[in-house]
Amino acid sequence: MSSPDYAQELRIALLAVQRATLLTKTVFHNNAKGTLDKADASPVTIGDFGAQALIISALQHNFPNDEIVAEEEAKDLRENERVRATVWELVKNTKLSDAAGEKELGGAIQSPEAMLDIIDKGDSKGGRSGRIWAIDPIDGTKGFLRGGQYAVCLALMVDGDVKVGVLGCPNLPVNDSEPLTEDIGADATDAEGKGVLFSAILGQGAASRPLQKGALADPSKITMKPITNISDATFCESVEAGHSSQGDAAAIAKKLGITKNSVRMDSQAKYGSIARGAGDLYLRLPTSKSYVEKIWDHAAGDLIVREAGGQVTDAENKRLDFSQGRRLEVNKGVVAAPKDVHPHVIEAVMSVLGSK
Ligand SMILES: Nc1ncnc2c1ncn2[C@@H]1O[C@H](COP(=O)(O)OS(=O)(=O)O)[C@@H](OP(=O)(O)O)[C@H]1O
Ligand SMILES: [Mg+2]
Ligand SMILES: [Mg+2]
Ligand SMILES: [Mg+2]
Repeated sequence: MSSPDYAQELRIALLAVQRATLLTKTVFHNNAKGTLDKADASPVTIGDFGAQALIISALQHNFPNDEIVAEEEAKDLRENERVRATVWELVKNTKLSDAAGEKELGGAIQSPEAMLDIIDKGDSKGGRSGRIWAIDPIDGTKGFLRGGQYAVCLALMVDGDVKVGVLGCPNLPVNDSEPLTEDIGADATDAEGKGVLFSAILGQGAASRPLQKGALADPSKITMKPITNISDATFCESVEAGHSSQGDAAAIAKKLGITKNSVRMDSQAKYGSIARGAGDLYLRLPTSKSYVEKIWDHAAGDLIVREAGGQVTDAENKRLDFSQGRRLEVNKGVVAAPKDVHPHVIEAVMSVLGSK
């Protein structure tokens, strides 16, 4: 099934992300997060596995012919009965409170074995042709573990171009005009309500709405904040120093005359925050290690920021190219800013990185 205006794709993506965030919230508010170390030494939790299972199940029900690129695989769950059982409990018990919405997503997964097979359906190689969904079931798993920001991320690419993007950010304020903070605040989060869903369709603008337990809330249009003086800008960057060169970001900020401290937050919550004008710039500068970014870490955020009036490129001013497979093979870093100031920011980025 498909629609030329992507309205149905957006609706299913919003409901699927909303349902998956309910599962992640349950885990976030539990002490035991069932953390395992992956082969690359990064963490994965029962929340990541469970959210991926629920999202893929919803996509398969609605768009059975589409391909899926998802971050996680079921291998570790197949080998660990205890963790598998915990994920299954979560998946089995997570439902939208709205019966019609739950039905639209295809309802419950039938068995633990079916759940493992569903998780492994996210193994597409990606690429430049056809309809491919990109899923990051929990982006910012380290933030999720330390009680910070995280995001449930879903995007649809068609022939390598992102058409639909959704970000569920359970620990960001619902209010688009609330100022950015690094701490999520004692009352910013709960196991059910709160949090925000960002979304965009290519050519149709970007929106936010409160995350709910059941039916979708009404959307509000979001736009980036106009910047009259770049030195007043607030920039967002990663928490993990290994993910982005914070020394380079500081030098670039200095060059732009920015004196405010950066706001460090995990996950694509950074893209959502600048898209609604709570921050202005997102700098993710290549580190010395030869890390290649993954498409699921950027696809939804890239579209949401561009549809809110921004420009997103890499550090060499190239648009992010999602047609290269599971990774952004031809890009280095990310520079996101309102469209009119982006050239100015890139100039500073190139001057600082070029002089190294
Ligand atoms: N070395 C290195 N360099 C750059 N990026 C890396 C690196 N290692 C991991 N990752 C990816 O970073 C994703 C989280 O990005 P964040 O911006 O949230 O980072 S941070 O936690 O705020 O520092 C994180 O996404 P999740 O695994 O979904 O959490 C990783 O895909
Ligand atoms: Mg990620
Ligand atoms: Mg992840
Ligand atoms: Mg990860």
